[in-house]
Amino acid sequence: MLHRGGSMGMWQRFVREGVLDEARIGGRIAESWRRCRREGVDPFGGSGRTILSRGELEDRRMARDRLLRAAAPYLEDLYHYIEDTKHLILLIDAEGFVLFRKGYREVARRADGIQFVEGARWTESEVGTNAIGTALATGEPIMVVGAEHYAVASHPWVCAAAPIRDDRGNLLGILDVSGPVEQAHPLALATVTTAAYAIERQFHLDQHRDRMTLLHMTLEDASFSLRDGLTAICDADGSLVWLSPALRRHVGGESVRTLEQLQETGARIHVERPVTVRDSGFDRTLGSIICLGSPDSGVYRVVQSPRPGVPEIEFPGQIGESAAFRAVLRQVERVAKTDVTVCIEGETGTGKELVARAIHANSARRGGPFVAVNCGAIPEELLESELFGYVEGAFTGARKQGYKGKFEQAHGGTLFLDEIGDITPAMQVALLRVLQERRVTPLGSSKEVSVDLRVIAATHHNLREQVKRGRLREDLFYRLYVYPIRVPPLRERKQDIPHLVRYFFREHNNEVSIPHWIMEKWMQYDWPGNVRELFNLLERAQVAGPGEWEAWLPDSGAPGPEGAGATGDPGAPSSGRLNYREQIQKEEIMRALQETKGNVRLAAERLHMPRSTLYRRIHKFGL
Ligand SMILES: Nc1ncnc2c1ncn2[C@@H]1O[C@H](COP(=O)(O)OP(=O)(O)OP(=O)(O)O)[C@@H](O)[C@H]1O
Repeated sequence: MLHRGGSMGMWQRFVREGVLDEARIGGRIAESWRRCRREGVDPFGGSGRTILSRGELEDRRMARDRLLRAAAPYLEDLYHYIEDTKHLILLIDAEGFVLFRKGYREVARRADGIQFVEGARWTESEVGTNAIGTALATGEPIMVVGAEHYAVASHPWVCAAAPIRDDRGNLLGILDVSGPVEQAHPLALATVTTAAYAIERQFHLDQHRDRMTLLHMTLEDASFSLRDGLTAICDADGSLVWLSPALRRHVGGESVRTLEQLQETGARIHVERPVTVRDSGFDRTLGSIICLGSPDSGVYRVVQSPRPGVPEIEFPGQIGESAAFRAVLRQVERVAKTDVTVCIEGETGTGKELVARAIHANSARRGGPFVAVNCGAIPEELLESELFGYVEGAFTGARKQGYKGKFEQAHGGTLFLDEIGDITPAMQVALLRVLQERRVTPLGSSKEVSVDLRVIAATHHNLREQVKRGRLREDLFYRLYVYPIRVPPLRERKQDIPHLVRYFFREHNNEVSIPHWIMEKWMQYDWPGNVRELFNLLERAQVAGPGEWEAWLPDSGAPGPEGAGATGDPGAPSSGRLNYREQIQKEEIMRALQETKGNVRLAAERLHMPRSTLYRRIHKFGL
């Protein structure tokens, strides 16, 4: 038991009168109290105020993946070591956000009470003097006991924290052990400092290994222009791993070890290409190839070497490097192991169907069918028979042998209900029944059929809003919204654009060197039609070919060279021979154009499709 800490009396005096007995309190604590007072921290508060949402926390963890991986075994060890001491172990990032918390359940409950939770920001300015915040502010290990904390919410606590740094001395985060003040132990600070040091060593080793992998992969796989040009390889932390001989000469033998130092020499960096490795299913950026000189001076073949080890997810598309999309795949990985209903939200063209397919392909139902239904594209009067099927003679015009509805077709597999936000009230009732009872009655039949399937729904609407507006039944919402996944729009993950472009050309067995200025334009553009719009543009631009760069620019408002056959609709029939789906598309477009008095921009918005697609379809249907 440790007897230390500012007495309540001293704290009260400081809070009321600003008077401090320097002889009775540690210098660091005294400085911290003054900082808190200057910053107007509420001494009578102290609960966590800034707390990240689940998604934000996931993104943050993903961005600090290397720290978490280096720390994981030590956190586990430390946990076993202190398991009986009624403490919590926490890992905090350099901005003060709690990334990880584990420990004694009763103490965790008390921590919850003051919002000392994963995702909370635990800095001095948020919650007053505390070991984490003060270690962040001073960069030194520290222990804070009882009333040494500046805010009352932490007075019942003791905490010891130590910083973790990278091999250049930059702060990566803080390791902390916290518990009830009665459990204070003099060795806590030594323990936490030793563990932080061990994590630091592990982090340095990983950093070194990644640099070596990066160097090896890049030099082995990049074209030789890399060696001849003004080029360098830099790791994800901005350290230069390799400089070409020409670049070495260019900087005049100055010792440049970081990207910033290189920039300080006056060199302008024109091209940055990420180098990624596949690591347990996710593309991880190890660093970039950077190139100085003319933007078009070199095109490098950048590799995506599969690392040994089987990826846990095989996603039927391009993963990219954004934390936002990887977070989606983490959710896919998690939910694929279960049979719960999934609701995928996202703008048109973001890849919702691909995500649904990935869930199916990674689930126990992968051997069964994946049946997709676009609820928005089937006319109301046909949706029921499409979904439920019918028996012979159910209605005039019914097929002779009857029709097995989508529910039955998906038996044993997954039913993907796209555009679920667009179904009619009558269909909502029918769907609710099936979801509850897992039985369907085909039209014209009196016999119920059991169906064993997983439902994945998708929508570009905000379903909660649809409920509020009375367009979606609340009971159906709760049936569908069991596990929501939001697929982010492309503008929120622009770093994926180069990867998607590469993917597109790989799929088309084509290799086009994109000039830097075109890539810049793509990065500046907002892509309202998301990945679909990007792929449509590439499809169109491929026809124009390299050199005709105007055709490679995003939607200029002009229809461009988009004819049937040159777009994503190979073999599209002329307007005279339309199939059922196309007939519906045509009618929807005509209606939207009539309602908007021929305004293509408004009609495209109403139809939730990129303007370029609408132009293409207008052309195709001869409207
Ligand atoms: N990550 C990705 N990798 C490869 N292709 C992708 C990716 N994301 C989307 N696409 C492509 O973009 C197009 C649109 O994707 P998809 O149909 O899955 O989107 P969606 O969100 O379901 O669209 P909508 O809401 O309009 O139905 C498809 O051609 C798909 O293959």
